[in-house]
Amino acid sequence: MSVNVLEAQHLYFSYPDGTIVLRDLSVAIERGKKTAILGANGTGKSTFLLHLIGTLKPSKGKIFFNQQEVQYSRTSLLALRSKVGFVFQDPDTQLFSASVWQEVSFGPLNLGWTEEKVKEMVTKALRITDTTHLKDRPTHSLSYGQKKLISIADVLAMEPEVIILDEPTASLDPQYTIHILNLLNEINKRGTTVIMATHDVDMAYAWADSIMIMKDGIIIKKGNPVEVFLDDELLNQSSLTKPFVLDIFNKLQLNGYLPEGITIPRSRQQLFEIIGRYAKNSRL
Ligand SMILES: Nc1ncnc2c1ncn2[C@@H]1O[C@H](COP(=O)(O)OP(=O)(O)OP(=O)(O)O)[C@@H](O)[C@H]1O
Repeated sequence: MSVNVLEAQHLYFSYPDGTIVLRDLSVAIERGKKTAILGANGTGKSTFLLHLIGTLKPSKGKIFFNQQEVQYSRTSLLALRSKVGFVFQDPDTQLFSASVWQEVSFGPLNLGWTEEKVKEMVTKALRITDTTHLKDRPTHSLSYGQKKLISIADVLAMEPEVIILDEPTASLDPQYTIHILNLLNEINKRGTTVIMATHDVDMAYAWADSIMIMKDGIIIKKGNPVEVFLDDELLNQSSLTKPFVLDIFNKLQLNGYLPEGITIPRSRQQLFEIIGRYAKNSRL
């Protein structure tokens, strides 16, 4: 099986009002990885992600899922969306059923699964997202963070190969952010490819295996987080800042407090351990 689960080839897209968004965008997304897409407001991240689930159809160009070109008939799209789940930025765009249980059952029921299988998958999705206690609640009564978790449960209940999230941690408090990121890591460990658009450079740097930078409707860079975020010119032209951990590490190295050639930290904890190690040595 190919390493790429999704691929976009030469995508062009304009909205009906004439706004040109995608301009010859080509990129491949690797299976089993955690990919973060970053870029300035309005650069086309959401528009691109909506192409990956066939909600938007390119004016020109092709999308491939598991090497098969995406088709736009009702049945093909239903099949695609059972394999590639999408979590909208605003949960109110996604949730429409009266109760949480009904909401999470909707996707699996739509796929024609037996009542028994639907029950099993909904139970599992609520357990994984830690929301079983909310199953009888009306969706409209949930807090924003709870709605976000139910939006993820919605998608998980169909056991997708890929889960795409548009700014999953925007407007969440730090606890909920950690909860959602742990959940996404757990889902990824079970073999699901996770793709997200985000503005949070610190989170993306620590979380992702692969970073894609989008500018003016194309992906201008794809690479591992260290490689991407060490490129100051790229960050400048994409209106992005350097992640805190990498910035401090860089400055400590430039000022001679840390030697060259040591492993670059990805988290605050790793940075703390490096500083601790060299601070201790310098006292000797
Ligand atoms: N339905 C629409 N009709 C017309 N223009 C649209 C529509 N949706 C988005 N756009 C425009 O397309 C461009 C790209 O928007 P998009 O939401 O894809 O960017 P984004 O990178 O996700 O932005 P943000 O980070 O602010 O969410 C913007 O200029 C936006 O105004």
